[in-house]
Amino acid sequence: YSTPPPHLDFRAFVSALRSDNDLADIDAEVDPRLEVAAITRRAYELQSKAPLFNNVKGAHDGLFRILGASGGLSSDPQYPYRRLARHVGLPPTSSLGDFIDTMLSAKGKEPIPPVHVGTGPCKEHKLFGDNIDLTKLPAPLLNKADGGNYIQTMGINIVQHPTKPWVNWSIARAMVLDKTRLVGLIMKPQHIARIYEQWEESGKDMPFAIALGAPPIAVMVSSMPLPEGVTESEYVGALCGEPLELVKCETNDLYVPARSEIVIEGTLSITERAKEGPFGEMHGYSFLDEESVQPIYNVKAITYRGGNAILPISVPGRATGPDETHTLIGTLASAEIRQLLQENGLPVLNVFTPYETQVIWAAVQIDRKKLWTLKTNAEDFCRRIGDLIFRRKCGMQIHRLLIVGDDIDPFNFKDVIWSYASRCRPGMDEYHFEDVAAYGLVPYMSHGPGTKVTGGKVVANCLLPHEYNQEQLWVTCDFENGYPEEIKEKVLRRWTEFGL
Ligand SMILES: Cc1cc2c3c(c1C)C(C)(C)C[C@H]1C[C@@H](c4ccccc4)[C@]4(C(=O)NC(=O)N=C4N2C[C@H](O)[C@H](O)[C@H](O)COP(=O)(O)O)N31
Ligand SMILES: [K+]
Ligand SMILES: [Mn+2]
Repeated sequence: YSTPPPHLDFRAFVSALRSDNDLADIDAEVDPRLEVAAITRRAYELQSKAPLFNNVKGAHDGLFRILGASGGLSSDPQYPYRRLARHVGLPPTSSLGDFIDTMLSAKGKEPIPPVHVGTGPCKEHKLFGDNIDLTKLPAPLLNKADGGNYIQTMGINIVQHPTKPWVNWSIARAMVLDKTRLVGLIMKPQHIARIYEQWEESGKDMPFAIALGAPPIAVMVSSMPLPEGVTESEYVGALCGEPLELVKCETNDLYVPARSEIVIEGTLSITERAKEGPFGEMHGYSFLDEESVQPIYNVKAITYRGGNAILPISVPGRATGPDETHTLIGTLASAEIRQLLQENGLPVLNVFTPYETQVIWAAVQIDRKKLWTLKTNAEDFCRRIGDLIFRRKCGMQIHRLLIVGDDIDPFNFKDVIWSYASRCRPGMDEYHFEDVAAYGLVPYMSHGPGTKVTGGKVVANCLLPHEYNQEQLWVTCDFENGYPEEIKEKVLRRWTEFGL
């Protein structure tokens, strides 16, 4: 059969990175205990090629190779987003704006349900019963403070609502507990937690599947906070214009992408729990006193692709070079926030969570001419935006919104911080929200001075009062805006002649 495109087949995605010269094949033996993760973390921070560890110490019977930084910024300084573009079939020259536009392009389109096929690459090898020993797999230790080996950081957690036709795909971390069990974070208001609660009420353990090395576009949609009740695989179909091919699990009625590298399936217990974490998380901290007790995943089968299956991993941390918890979670929450604001008639051009703010802030770019027609003011406008975003799940992990004008590029942090620093008056231009759900993993919430699960949110108005009803009363003093076109053209034409 012909090889599918990179966004539909993880192995083709890896080959595409290799042909993009954006992959490093590491054939030397590397230790999954910290060494793999340290190399991956440094690869994010230096924006180097994605490391493919072809010779992981302790790998056996085709389990497994490891790919780090699948969603990191690419090593090509001119096109840093080409690795993200490869996930969704966009040209390598695409911008973050193109990526967000693409992820929203299926909104309003008819969902395209997946098709069920008899078998696929993920069925080439199967382990059951005593052949399952998770402690014998080279599951990586990602940070010296981690409480376990996190085998699940880039797979798709597949769960189905017990009574409604809703199959949710998301990414939720899980670490190896013992021979046949994992333990992982199940955190409200995430959909996996909402659906888990329904199983608790039904009194039955929740069937699960974790599809690792799944089609890259499916990983993207799994990381996207689509509305409650939306079956992610149908949104993937609408994005691609064709149904995704799924195969049935061996031990339950869930379906997984046929082309996945590794599938772990079983039931998530509604009674058994265990200590989970600490885990080096997306804000760059691993709190040593993290007392997370989470549900236990009982593993009933592992199936995997031949040719040495590849386990993708994410090593979250400081976004000095962003990792997938910034490039996926931040960017895809930005997409849903933009969608929500535009659907509610707000004059929003784009939204983005700057990596320099560890994707805890989001810049909301306003079309100022349209803003004038609302005949509004900073307080009403900012409160309206805060009420919309901070009371919805897609805004859960954002604690500061910056309302900026269309002269500001939300994807350029220097623009964003210039407008925040110079136009947002302390004590008058920030509107606080203490009665909204907080993102509990943000350090000033989990280990801060105040409440832990509510509040700590703010909307910062970065527009001067007159921008709400007229043209800006200033000339911006930079090369782009401070000089007439003919001067700029002359300067650019003679730049090399000046030897500058
Ligand atoms: C891309 C990505 C997303 C992640 C995560 C990770 C990576 C790489 C790792 C590395 C494992 C770190 C933790 C970080 C951790 C986390 C927890 C809460 C909020 C944000 C992150 C969590 C997680 O462990 N639990 C959780 O519930 N959601 C996570 N998301 C966000 C969700 O995938 C995202 O929110 C989706 O939209 C969910 O789908 P849904 O809308 O519910 O259908 N992980
Ligand atoms: K999702
Ligand atoms: Mn969902």
